[in-house]
Amino acid sequence: MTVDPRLTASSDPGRMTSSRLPILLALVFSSLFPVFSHSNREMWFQDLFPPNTCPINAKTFYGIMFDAGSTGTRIHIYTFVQKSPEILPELEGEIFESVKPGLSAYADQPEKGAESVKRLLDMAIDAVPPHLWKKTPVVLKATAGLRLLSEEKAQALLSEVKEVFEESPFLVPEDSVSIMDGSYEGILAWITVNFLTGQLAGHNQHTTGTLDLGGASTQITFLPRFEETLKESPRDFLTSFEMFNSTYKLYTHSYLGFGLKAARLATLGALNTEVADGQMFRSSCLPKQLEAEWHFGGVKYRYGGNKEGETGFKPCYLEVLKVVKGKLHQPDEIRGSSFYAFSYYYDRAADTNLIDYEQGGVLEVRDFERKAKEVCDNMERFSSASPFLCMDLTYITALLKEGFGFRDNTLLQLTKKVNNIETSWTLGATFHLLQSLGITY
Ligand SMILES: Nc1ncnc2c1ncn2[C@@H]1O[C@H](COP(=O)(O)OP(=O)(O)O)[C@@H](O)[C@H]1O
Ligand SMILES: [Ca+2]
Repeated sequence: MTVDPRLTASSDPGRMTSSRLPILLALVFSSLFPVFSHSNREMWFQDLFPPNTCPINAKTFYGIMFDAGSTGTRIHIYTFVQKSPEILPELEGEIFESVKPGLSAYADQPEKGAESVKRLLDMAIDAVPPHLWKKTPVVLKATAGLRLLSEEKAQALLSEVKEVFEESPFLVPEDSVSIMDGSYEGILAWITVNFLTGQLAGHNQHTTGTLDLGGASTQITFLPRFEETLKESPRDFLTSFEMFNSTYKLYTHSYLGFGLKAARLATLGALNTEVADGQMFRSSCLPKQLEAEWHFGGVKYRYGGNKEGETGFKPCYLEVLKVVKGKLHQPDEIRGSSFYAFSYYYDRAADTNLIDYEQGGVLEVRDFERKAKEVCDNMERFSSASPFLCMDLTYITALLKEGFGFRDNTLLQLTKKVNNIETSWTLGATFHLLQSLGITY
């Protein structure tokens, strides 16, 4: 796999999951980590254990990945188990925790931002046995929140985090704290999902495309089946990497400023503008009488409903349309395919009972539109929910239909976990991290 070494990690607080995916992961590892190939096995092995001291009992290894997202920081502590030297390792489980807000909210207090990372890292101190601390790599990858900050503020945050890492007992690789390139966010999430669903293990692959809707950016990634898609796509939307002795040419793009929260600001006309003191941003997507304040990316915004004017789905859709229409590339072949969708696609579908919060579910694009109409045309009925619910659902509808060009009946598989592992780019990033360090557990 030729993935850039800039990839990093994620975090979120509070629960432990555990699952075994031995066959699949054995395959995954064998192709991700060429050191496992037969001819290299001896070398790999000697690095870890001196001759004649190979363990008879199972060995456990860890990888720590932080996801510094725009709305929160999350830690994923992955556990890998190797039962015997001859058998490839298994992904045993994941410990996952998160804190809010994200690092970008500490743009002017980088030390406080780093403190939030430290609190999560302390969990890893409890989770990883002391004798393995030094062999356990810790990495943080920041996404769109930091991409939107000035270089100076982003760097100040990253260097404070690096200090926290250096003071920890874990293995701190070079470039362990960085801003991840958006295209890797898409690729790594695609790797995670298609690994976990077993689609990369055999030759009859039916890989699934992935849609991630973050706070500040959104990604679309799929494996094109048609020559036209390769020909018609902008060159920087296509990335090659090798896996399972195959070269995958993926279509992937990260749209900065098109995450759900950035889209709220864009709809309000407040994205990338100097906000004057006391300035009020109004929208037909908000409850008429609403007037409130909102903090995002370290900036305070005042927003409210159209007191005198129109509200409801129709005017709201027109407002939102201005944000997406003509701004995204529309590959023809995705119109009829089904996609895995997560992050805010999942959260908003669960908030409005389109899917079960724990189980997820399958939806059609038109289900989001139906729900958007229901919420926007009856805002008083949904007044206990977020005031942005109408705007969010309308944006998701417009993004899918007018942005990416999906059909009304395109199927979306909304999933938080597969086999009890979070469907996050962090697992793909951890595979890459272990590979790049030559830690081939
Ligand atoms: N590990 C995770 N598992 C499930 N949902 C996640 C995870 N990480 C982020 N999310 C979801 O991502 C969305 C927020 O995106 P975020 O990552 O903060 O922004 P961005 O990707 O734009 O930096 C929310 O819907 C949140 O629930
Ligand atoms: Ca994210």
